[in-house]
Amino acid sequence: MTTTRSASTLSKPIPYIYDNDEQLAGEVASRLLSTLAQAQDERAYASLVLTGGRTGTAVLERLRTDPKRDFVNWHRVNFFWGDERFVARHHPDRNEKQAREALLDHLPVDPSRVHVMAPSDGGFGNDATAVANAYQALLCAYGRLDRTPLFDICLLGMGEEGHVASIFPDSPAVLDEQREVVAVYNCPKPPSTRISLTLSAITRSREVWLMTTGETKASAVATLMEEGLTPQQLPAAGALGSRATRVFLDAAAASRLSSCEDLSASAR
Ligand SMILES: O=C1O[C@H](COP(=O)(O)O)[C@@H](O)[C@H](O)[C@H]1O
Repeated sequence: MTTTRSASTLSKPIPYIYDNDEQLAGEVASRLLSTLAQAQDERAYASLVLTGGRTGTAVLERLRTDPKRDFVNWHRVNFFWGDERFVARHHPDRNEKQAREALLDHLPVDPSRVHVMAPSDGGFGNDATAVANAYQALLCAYGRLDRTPLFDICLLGMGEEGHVASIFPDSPAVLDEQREVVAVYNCPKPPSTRISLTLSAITRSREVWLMTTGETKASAVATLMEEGLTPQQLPAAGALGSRATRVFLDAAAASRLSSCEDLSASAR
């Protein structure tokens, strides 16, 4: 359908460093509300890609209780997922379940604008490739003839080895420039089958927000920000937005950045 945008037309990652994960969650939630409200001012509807994982879910929880939450018309937000663990609908690992419990169940969203990747006990049964194909078709229809950017904001977490969504280093998915959505098999992190946006789809975002916390992520963060690896080596390196790429870190995740102290000013 499309190919990954050249890195030269995309925005370089800007780090934002917070004292701890709680501060990060509060600040990112607040910025998210402002950015969604601004998108609705400009285009009536906003589109947001949700992520699973600890940090992403903490941000969604903070968003729910932020006093600015009513600045956003939730009925006019299109929700998508960056990836999904291919498990049954009510399985606790499911990213959809976590996002619903943290946020969506508490907001006046339009259910027809909540675009989930089907579970393993859904309409496509245990066929992850069919689920990926259906989500690809959904994005294609939503994108109306290759509209770019497709998403206002794409939220992402990051794994210790630099995976984003369910795109793992040196996997077939990281090389896929033709599809927007893929089934990912034999993942190194359980569950082993997942559905994921590709880097081609992620780069169709105005803004990519990568959020990660904790000492275990510090090495991948330093590699991302300072070593210039390819997306094949470190998928997070290919997760760039057209207008901005923001990397939200707590002090522990930022602790191996060589210029950590100077950079913390960018969070103020
Ligand atoms: O499995 C996944 O992990 C990543 C990172 O999660 P975290 O708990 O380490 O923050 C997440 O971004 C992804 O959506 C999820 O499927």
